[in-house]
Amino acid sequence: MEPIKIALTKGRTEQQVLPLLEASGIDCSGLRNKGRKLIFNDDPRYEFILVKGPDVLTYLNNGSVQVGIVGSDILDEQGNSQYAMLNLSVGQCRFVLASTADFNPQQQRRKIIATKYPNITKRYFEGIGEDVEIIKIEGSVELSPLIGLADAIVDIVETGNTLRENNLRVYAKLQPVNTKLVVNRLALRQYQPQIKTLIDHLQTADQAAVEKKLVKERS
Ligand SMILES: Nc1ncnc2c1ncn2[C@@H]1O[C@H](COP(=O)(O)OP(=O)(O)OP(=O)(O)O)[C@@H](O)[C@H]1O
Ligand SMILES: O=P(O)(O)OC[C@H]1O[C@H](OP(=O)(O)OP(=O)(O)O)[C@H](O)[C@@H]1O
Repeated sequence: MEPIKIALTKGRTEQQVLPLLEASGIDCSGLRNKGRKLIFNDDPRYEFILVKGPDVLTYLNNGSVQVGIVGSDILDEQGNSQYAMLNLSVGQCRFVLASTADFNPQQQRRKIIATKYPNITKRYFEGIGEDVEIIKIEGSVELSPLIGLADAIVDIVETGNTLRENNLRVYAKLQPVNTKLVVNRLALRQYQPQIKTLIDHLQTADQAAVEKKLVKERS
């Protein structure tokens, strides 16, 4: 039988999902010691490809892969949340509106907002009936209000360390983020039993990891 192709987001998502894949009984030995390789088929049931987050949906929508593992930040930004089949407990963080201590959310002048996520930012400000100028940047977003590029930022916060260390504060909390498993609709029909098995095993592994963490926190 053909292996199910899974596009896994490189970086943080890959690091956090790897233990769950292993706990699901999937051989991830290649992914553990990957070097510069991008395709892994140590487990004959699955073929993993490592891609950038936004590209997960490109491969998935095109049918090149059947399954994707990606952050909800990217699904929300690309407007593709309808494909999500499983919520994982990893990759949890939140979008916030943040700026310097002297930022005035009621300022009269049209605000300039810097972000890696222009669509999420646009939707947020449209939702509160405010017209803003959005500047798309690719990283180190926290710099922009400090250097005078923007009045405020919309970005992801996890521990809050980056905001704290750059003397920024949160002015509004937007939607939460977590890692999701997404499936190509056509593939769902063609590979239903295999995809269901994958989802069941991952869900069980994720629940066990959550419980283990809770027990550790309580002790
Ligand atoms: N603290 C965090 N900051 C950003 N993303 C996080 C955080 N915690 C979990 N995530 C999740 O991990 C993904 C980001 O992973 P990563 O930081 O490796 O990539 P990136 O910063 O988007 O890409 P790159 O650094 O390669 O430009 C996000 O899509 C999000 O779902
Ligand atoms: O609340 P924290 O735990 O500090 O995490 C949040 C930071 O992590 C992300 O940046 P990333 O490390 O992906 O770097 P980037 O600036 O290159 O996007 C995000 O954009 C914040 O800057």
